[in-house]
Amino acid sequence: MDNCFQDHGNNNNGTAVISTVASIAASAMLIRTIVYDYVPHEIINFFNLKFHDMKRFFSSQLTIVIEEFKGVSKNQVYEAAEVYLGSKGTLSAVRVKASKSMEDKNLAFVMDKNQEVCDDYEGVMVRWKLCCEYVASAGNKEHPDDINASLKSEVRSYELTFHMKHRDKIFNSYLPFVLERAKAIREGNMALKLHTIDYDHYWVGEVKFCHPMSFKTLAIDDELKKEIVDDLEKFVNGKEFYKRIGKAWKRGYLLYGPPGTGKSSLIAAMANYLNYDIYDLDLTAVSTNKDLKNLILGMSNRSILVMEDIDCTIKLPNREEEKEDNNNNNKEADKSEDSKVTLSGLLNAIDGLWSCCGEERIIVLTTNHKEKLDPALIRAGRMDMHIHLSYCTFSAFQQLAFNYLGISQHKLFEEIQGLLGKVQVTPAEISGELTKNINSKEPLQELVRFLHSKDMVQEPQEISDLLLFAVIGSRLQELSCYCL
Ligand SMILES: Nc1ncnc2c1ncn2[C@@H]1O[C@H](COP(=O)(O)OP(=O)(O)OP(=O)(O)O)[C@@H](O)[C@H]1O
Ligand SMILES: [Mg+2]
Repeated sequence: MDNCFQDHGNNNNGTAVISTVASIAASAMLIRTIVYDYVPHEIINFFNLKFHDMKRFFSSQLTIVIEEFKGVSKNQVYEAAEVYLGSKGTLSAVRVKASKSMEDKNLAFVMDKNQEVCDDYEGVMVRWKLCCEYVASAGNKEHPDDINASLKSEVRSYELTFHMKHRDKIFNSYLPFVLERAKAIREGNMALKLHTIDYDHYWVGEVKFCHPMSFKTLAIDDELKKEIVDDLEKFVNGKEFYKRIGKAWKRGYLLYGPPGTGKSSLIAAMANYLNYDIYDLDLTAVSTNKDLKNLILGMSNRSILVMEDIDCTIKLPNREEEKEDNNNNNKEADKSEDSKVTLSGLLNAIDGLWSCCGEERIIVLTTNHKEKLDPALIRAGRMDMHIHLSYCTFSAFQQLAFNYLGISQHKLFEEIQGLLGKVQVTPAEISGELTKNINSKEPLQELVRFLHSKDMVQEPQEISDLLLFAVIGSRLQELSCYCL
């Protein structure tokens, strides 16, 4: 009985509390309506402002609001935050949106509305929130709550909240970092492009560059491969270093070696590794130094300028000849300076002052005949690394066997290793053979046969060389006898 009474008493108390809360809420609503209806807006705004000031006085947090639009154009900070947080959001937000266009290489993620993501920047914790508000569009003032009426009435902004004491760090360091990271993410996600020049000497095409060669599949000696990759890594991470030593942030590579040893393949692997666009410059299509200068100025950062077969694309008068020209007839020389691409023009293009207008640029020259090039063109500082790509070694062959046949070991490897020590064969030839015999039962046996046949062709050459030496030797002996 007692319990029964007690329960009854509890129920009564509960009901009383609920009705009190309800009446307080109703009164508050009533007061709010009266205030908003009868008190002038200026006075309400004044008190709102004072209230916010008080809140700020007692709060240790600071919030930056980054709106989607700045006037009619998109706010770049908002766009950068969207990209940057997309990559973070996949880790910590509960809802993210995924998208991919035809041009994108990877999926792109964007935080969904009203989601929060925390970020740790050098030990400083910040909180990002994507806020969405629906405001009545011009033609929809009467039904401000009807959110389906127009999608344009959605107003988005990011709120970035952090402790006040980190204010300077966030403004001066974190936000610029977000902008830069977003740029790198965007560039990394975009498909690479191959730029070529048209008849008017402008970069055109922007053809999608989708060469599948990578450092994984490139068949060159492991040590050389590692050296190249390390050099590229040092270069891309060297922004501060280049600034400190006062050098333009660019690097030149000279690739030389016989045809079919992988010079163009290495360029493709570099572009894919760095995510850089390629600017393929055919010097025969450029008529003047001025055009060359404009083309270089028209390149974007984070790109590779390629000049293939530099020794034969154009007959570059060397600097001595140029000087002679100048001495003979200064005026004529000045005119010719403007009317054709000269070696000095090219050297200026590579490291003259105006080539420093961009950053993070790589220049690659390729040639089959390094000895034909003017030393000024390939000196240290212009072509920082000279890479010799030569005939197929056994380790390069192993890579090709893995690429084409998916094997890392075989009973014929030993014989092939011996043959590769004797025969000059290019990776292109080996690739050709393996492609040809890919469906045969014994593709490596076919390759061994091919290498033997090459050995037979190359041996007579060596024999004829020996015979020549023997003939010269016996003639010399005859001559010495004659003299005596
Ligand atoms: N080192 C290599 N690794 C993998 N494949 C290679 C290599 N070298 C050549 N190949 C194969 O041979 C083909 C031709 O090679 P590539 O065009 O890179 O040679 P190259 O040195 O640029 O020749 P060229 O001097 O004639 O321009 C490539 O498409 C590739 O299939
Ligand atoms: Mg090539």
